[in-house]
Formats: sequence, C-alpha cells, structure tokens
Amino acid sequence: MALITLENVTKRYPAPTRGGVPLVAVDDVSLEIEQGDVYGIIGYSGAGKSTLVRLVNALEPASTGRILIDGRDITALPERELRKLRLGIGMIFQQFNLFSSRTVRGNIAYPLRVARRPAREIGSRVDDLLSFVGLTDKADAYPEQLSGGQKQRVGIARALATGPRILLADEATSALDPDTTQEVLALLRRVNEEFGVTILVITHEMDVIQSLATKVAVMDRGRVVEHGDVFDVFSRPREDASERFVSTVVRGVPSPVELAALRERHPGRIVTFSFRDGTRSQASVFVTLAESGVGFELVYGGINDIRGRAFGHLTLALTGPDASIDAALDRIRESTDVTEPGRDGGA
Ligand SMILES: Nc1ncnc2c1ncn2[C@@H]1O[C@H](COP(=O)(O)OP(=O)(O)OP(=O)(O)O)[C@@H](O)[C@H]1O
Repeated sequence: MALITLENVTKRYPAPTRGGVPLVAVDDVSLEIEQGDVYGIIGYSGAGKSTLVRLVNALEPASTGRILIDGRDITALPERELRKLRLGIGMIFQQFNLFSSRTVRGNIAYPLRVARRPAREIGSRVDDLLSFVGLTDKADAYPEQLSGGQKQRVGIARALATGPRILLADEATSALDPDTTQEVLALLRRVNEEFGVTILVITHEMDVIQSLATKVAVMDRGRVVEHGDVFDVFSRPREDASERFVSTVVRGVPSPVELAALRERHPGRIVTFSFRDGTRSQASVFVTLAESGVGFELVYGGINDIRGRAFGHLTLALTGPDASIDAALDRIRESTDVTEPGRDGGA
C-alpha cells in the first residue's frame, strides 16, 4: 500500500470576479507515493504545486477526490485528528519561516514544546538534531546571524523534531546559491536514507529533481501530465512540459536554429545518436563508423548520469561516401536510436 495516495483530487478556488469561472488550481490529480520515496513535483509557477502540498498537509480541503495517508482518508477527518496527522508531517519552506526572536535551539525545540514533550526529552532530542544538521556550535545563535544554508538546516531540524514519516519541501532550495543548494540536498538525502523519511519535493528547478528525487511528477496547469521514475522521464520525456524542463539540465537534440548553425560550421551529414542504459554503447557506435570508413566529429550533446544510469544524445558530423554512411547507420540502427534531421522527416 502506498504511503500517500491521491485519487482524482481537484481543488477549485472561487472565481476572482463575480460571475467569473472558478479557478482550478489542482485538476483531477491521481498519484501514489511509496514509503521511502523521494518524490519530486515539478512545474512552472502557477502549475498548482504548492496547492497540492497544502492538500497533502490537510491545511486546506480538496474540492473533490480522496487523499489517503497510510490508507486513511484524510479528507474526512475532524480537526483534532488532523492536528495529530500534521505532527507526522514535517514541512520546510523557501523563506525558512524561522522565529527570528528564538535561538536555533529554541526554533528546533518549538514543535516539541507544542507537542508537550518533557523538558529533558526536548533537550536531548534538540542536541541530536543539532548534531545531525551540523549546527551544534550555532545552538545559541539567532536566525539573523546565520547564512541561508544554515537557516534551512535549522528548518530541516525543526521539521524533523517530532519524528515525522513525511517531509514536505516546498521550494526549499530556491533562495539558495548553487553550492548551498547542493549542501541542503545532500542533507535531505541523509534524512531519507538514515531516517527513512518519505520526502515530497516541490520545485521549479529540474536539477534539484535530478540530484535528489527518485520519482517525479510534472505538473502543468493543475494537471499531472507525466509521472514516473526520474531516469525514465529525463531520458525519454513524453510531454512538451516535461521536455521543456528536461532541456534546462540536459543538452539533448539540437534545435532547428542550432542545427542550421552546426551545418554552417561542419561539412558532412549531421546525425544524432541517442543512448539509454541497456542500449548499445557509444564505443560500438564509434567502432562501426570507423570500420565503415566514415569520418566523425562530435559537434553537440552530452551524456548524463542519474544515479549510475547513463543516457544522452550525441550529435556527430559524419563525412565520407553516402553509401558508407548509410551502411554504417543501418548497422547502428539495429540497437541505437538514430535521427538524421532532414532525412528522417525531422527538422
Ligand atoms: N488561496 C488561493 N485562492 C485563490 N487562488 C489560489 C489560491 N492559492 C493558489 N491559487 C491559484 O492556484 C493556482 C496554482 O497556484 P500554486 O501556488 O499552487 O502554484 P505553484 O505551482 O505552487 O506556483 P508557485 O511556484 O509560483 O508557488 C494559481 O493560479 C494561483 O493563483
């Protein structure tokens, strides 16, 4: 059984003007998030990601559909039960949302005080969390004395204080520079691996998904247009919205404009070879070309790695007699995707 299940969940907001149409922020979304997943939800601003998180956290009710946590329908729970449920769900935010008047220790202790845990337990729990996030020496500092990355580490420690099974991260690294982003992502990976916490990562940054998530759902105008294993979505996006995101981190197939520029600079035929693990290796493509007497030069593309699984597109300029190139491409096509724009009906 999935830890979090969304069944045909829709969230409508009243029309902004009288007589207008209601705004559908989340539109008939169905998803299953398994225990231990790091599940990314990606989409441009306004796609409905934050609304989805508020529904999972039961901060707002869904208009229709069901949300099950551990098989229990949370859309039907009374407020008192919802408060209990939220103790099992931690949350971190883009702007950290720390209490500026409390020290680091005070911020981390806050949810434990609200949950009325004994003082001694609070003290040792906070010490453990400070050590886990590497901020023991900052225990008595105030948020304004911390860097952005340190603030988010306090946010993570605070979110973990009550021992939640689920952590919701809403644009948690969007306010951080690239190095600090990587530090925070590494910490989130440890939260998942060492504590087994299931993490839902909301972001508009594809590289966050690439380095942290195992599964991803792509949202566009309230709908989930594609979801699945990160490797599958990255290496073979099926929808336009997914493709646009993937192209922000993966240098794939040249656009028509790039292709025209490549043709100007390079003699010969421009051909793209697409690799995915399990398909023929790059080396054998190069060997086949060389054996066929075809000259080649790498002019565009690259190979990407997602947790040890490689995929990518290499565009080569091939020179030599057409018959030799055709014979080589026929052999390569038996095991590798080959596209030759202009000859394959492409651009
Ligand atoms: N409380 C609300 N009342 C009315 N409309 C809302 C409310 N919250 C969100 N919306 C609308 O719902 C749509 C989805 O917003 P949401 O914030 O979930 O998107 P998002 O993908 O998280 O975008 P961002 O990354 O900019 O936060 C938007 O059109 C937004 O204006």
